[in-house]
Amino acid sequence: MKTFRPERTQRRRILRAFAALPIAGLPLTTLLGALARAHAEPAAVSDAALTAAAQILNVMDFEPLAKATLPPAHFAYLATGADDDQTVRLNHEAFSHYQIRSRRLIDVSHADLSTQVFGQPWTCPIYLSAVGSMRAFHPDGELAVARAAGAKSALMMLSTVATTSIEDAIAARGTPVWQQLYTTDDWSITQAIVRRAERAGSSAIVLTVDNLTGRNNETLERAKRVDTRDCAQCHVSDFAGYTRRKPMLAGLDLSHATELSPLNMSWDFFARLRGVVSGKLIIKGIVTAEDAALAVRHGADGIVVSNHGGRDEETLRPSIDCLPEVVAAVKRRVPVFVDGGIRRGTDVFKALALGATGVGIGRPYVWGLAAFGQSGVEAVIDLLTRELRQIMRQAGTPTIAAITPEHVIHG
Ligand SMILES: Cc1cc2nc3c(=O)[nH]c(=O)nc-3n(C[C@H](O)[C@H](O)[C@H](O)COP(=O)(O)O)c2cc1C
Ligand SMILES: CC(C)CC(=O)C(=O)O
Repeated sequence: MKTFRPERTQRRRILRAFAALPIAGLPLTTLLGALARAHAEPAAVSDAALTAAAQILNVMDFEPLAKATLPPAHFAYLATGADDDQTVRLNHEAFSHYQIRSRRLIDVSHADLSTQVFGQPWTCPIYLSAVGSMRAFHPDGELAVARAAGAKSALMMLSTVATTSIEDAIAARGTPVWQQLYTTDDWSITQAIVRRAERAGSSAIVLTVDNLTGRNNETLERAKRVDTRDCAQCHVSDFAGYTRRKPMLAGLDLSHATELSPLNMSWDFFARLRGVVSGKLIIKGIVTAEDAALAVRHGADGIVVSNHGGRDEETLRPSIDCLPEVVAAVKRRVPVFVDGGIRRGTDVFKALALGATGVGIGRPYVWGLAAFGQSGVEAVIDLLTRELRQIMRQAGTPTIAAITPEHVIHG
């Protein structure tokens, strides 16, 4: 790939390109630093990557930059999913089957994106969903994400297999994060993670139930054949690999555990977990009305409708299509969240109209992280927030509460 060192005139050209960007606050030094990392050569950047950077108009524009920055296997780990990646694609495409019913002549001069979750104020209903191994995408990993989440007052869900501890993530965000939970097949490990997270101040434990041990990711396997570098962080596919160098598991005796998300996990396990979680217990990965009803019956405080971004099973059922039946089954008893394929403010709007209290993003903020570190994550949040505000105004919904099922139709 062709690279160049920006001279004075080139720097001016880059700065002009940046001045034209709709996102504020991505300084040139950040751009050059992030792109230089891709080539392991200070201040050397590729024409292709620079061109991509200058064209950022929406969150999807970060993806080619992340690709240019990351080793092939790391990018494959981030981008791909189960079998043929169809569920990954459909998660986003499905939003186009929902159309917005805009109302007119409503005063929208003050668009208020704030909302309440578990009685706590959120400045915006968009949150950063759990992503493991983030130092594989940027040296600052979860710390950069936590700082961005703090700067933008966005909720962050920290993965059990994060490369940063919950204590450090909370210190970086300045306020508590939610702790995502992978269970392992050793109860004492589960208990220890819950205790540690709650001691650190986490107000919610989020149990992931859709990622059973043994996923089939062929795109990643193919990428690993070409990119044979050893990976200490992410694209390993066994228990020892996934748990290696993970601060949330440090100091725990893992010798009796062989699975991260055991095949025999059942509602009995959930009930047992309920007994030890003193804060909120949220279940992530529900896609049917039946399981939503069971979750509420077993004491879940919240439900995340999710298929794990299409990473675990090729169901071909986009998570936005699963949301309405879950919302109907839950009958407002607990908040329902959704993630998967959210790439536009209009996607967030549609999810809210279909009954979601909060809307999670995964890959988009990691693209921003890979390309620009903390600034990239902030830019992704800014872009989605800006788009959400825009569609709220267009649709005649000045507040989050004003967004109702009447504002969306499936066609
Ligand atoms: C690289 C990567 C790692 C992930 N790691 C976790 C994890 O550790 N725990 C978890 O519950 N979900 C994990 N997820 C799933 C996300 O939390 C979320 O459900 C999904 O990414 C949403 O779809 P989206 O990427 O299309 O936005 C991961 C997703 C990605 C892309
Ligand atoms: C399998 C885990 C270690 C991480 C995860 O949830 C993911 O990669 O989607």
